[in-house]
Amino acid sequence: MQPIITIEGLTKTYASGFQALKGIDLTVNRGEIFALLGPNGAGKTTLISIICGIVNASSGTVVADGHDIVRDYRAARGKIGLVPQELSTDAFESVWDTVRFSRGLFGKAPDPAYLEKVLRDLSLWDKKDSKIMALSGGMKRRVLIAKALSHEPKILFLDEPTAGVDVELRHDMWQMVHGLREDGVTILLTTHYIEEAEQMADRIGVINKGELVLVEEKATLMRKLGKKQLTISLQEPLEVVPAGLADLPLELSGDGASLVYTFDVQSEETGIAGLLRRLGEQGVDFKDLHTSESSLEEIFVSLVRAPSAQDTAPTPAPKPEATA
Ligand SMILES: Nc1ncnc2c1ncn2[C@@H]1O[C@H](COP(=O)(O)OP(=O)(O)OP(=O)(O)O)[C@@H](O)[C@H]1O
Repeated sequence: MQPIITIEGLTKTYASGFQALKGIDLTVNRGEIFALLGPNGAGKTTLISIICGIVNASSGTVVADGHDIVRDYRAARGKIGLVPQELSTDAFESVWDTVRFSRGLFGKAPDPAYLEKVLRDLSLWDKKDSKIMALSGGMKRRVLIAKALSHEPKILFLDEPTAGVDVELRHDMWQMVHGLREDGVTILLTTHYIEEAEQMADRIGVINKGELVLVEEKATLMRKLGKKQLTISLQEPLEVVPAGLADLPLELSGDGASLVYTFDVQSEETGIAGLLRRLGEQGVDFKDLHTSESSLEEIFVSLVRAPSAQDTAPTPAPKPEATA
C-alpha cells in the first residue's frame, strides 16, 4: 500500500500552553477511507487544521501526496479538499459562484462541466443560482462539500461530516464518500460517532487527549468485536484452571468464582458443547451460564477512559453519543 499522508512526531501546544497533540505518527494510504474517532476535544480538528495549513504545528512533519505541508505549502494544499464543520462565508453568493470561486483560488483553470458534475452528484444542481443564505442547513453542508471538491483534490478531509444532519443527508454523505473513493480520492474523516466509523471506514484510528491510542483495519476491529464471552458461575470456587482444561481459552475470575470462556461468534463451532462436556468430565459443577459481547463502543469507551500518564485527576470521558 502506498502512503498518501505521512505524519511524523506531530505535536501542537497552543499559546495558552495547552498541549492538543502529543506526538502523532500516522500513515494514511492512497485510496482508503480513514476515520479518526475520538471524543470532544481529543485533537481531531487540530490535526486536520495542521495538515491543511490553518494551524501551525509545534513540531513534527506532514507530507501530503509527496509535498511537505510547510516547505511546499501551496502544492500540498492544492491536493487537499477540506469540508469544515461550519460554513462561515459567502452568504450572499450563489452556489455556482461560490464553487467556481473556490476552484479559482487553487489556480485551476475553469471547468464548468466538472463543477456541474459535482453539483449534480450532491443534488445541488437545481440550487445553483440560489443564494447560500437561502439554503437549508443540509443544503449548506452540501455546498461545503462541493467547495471542497471544486479543485479536484486527491485527499478529502471531512470534519464531523454528519454531526447534526438528518438521516437522508447522512445516507447521501456515506454514498458520496464511497463514490469518491471509487474515483481514487483518499478520505480522512473525523467523527465521534462509532456508527459512522463503522459504516464508512476502511481503517479506524482512535484519538484521545492528543494521542493516537489505536489504529486498526475496521475488519480486524470487527473481528475482535465478534468475540463473545461465556461466563460460567461455579458451584465451588477454584484456585486455578484445572490442568485437564488448560488447552481451552479459559480464564478464572479474580475471586475464583467463575470461569470465562472466549469464543468467536463468526466461527461455525463455538465449542460450547465440548466445553460443557469437559467441565462435566473434570467434575466442575456450575450453577449459571451467561454470554456477553464486547462492542466497538465498549472498546472505545475503555480506551478513552484509560487515564493518560499526565493526568493527575482523570475524569471519565463522556460516552460518544452524549457528546453530539
Ligand atoms: N486556539 C486554541 N487555543 C487553545 N486551546 C485550543 C485552541 N483550539 C483548540 N484548543 C483545545 O485543544 C483541544 C483539542 O481541540 P480540537 O478542536 O482539536 O478537538 P476535537 O477532537 O476536534 O474536538 P471536537 O470533537 O469537539 O471538534 C481542546 O481541548 C481545545 O479546547
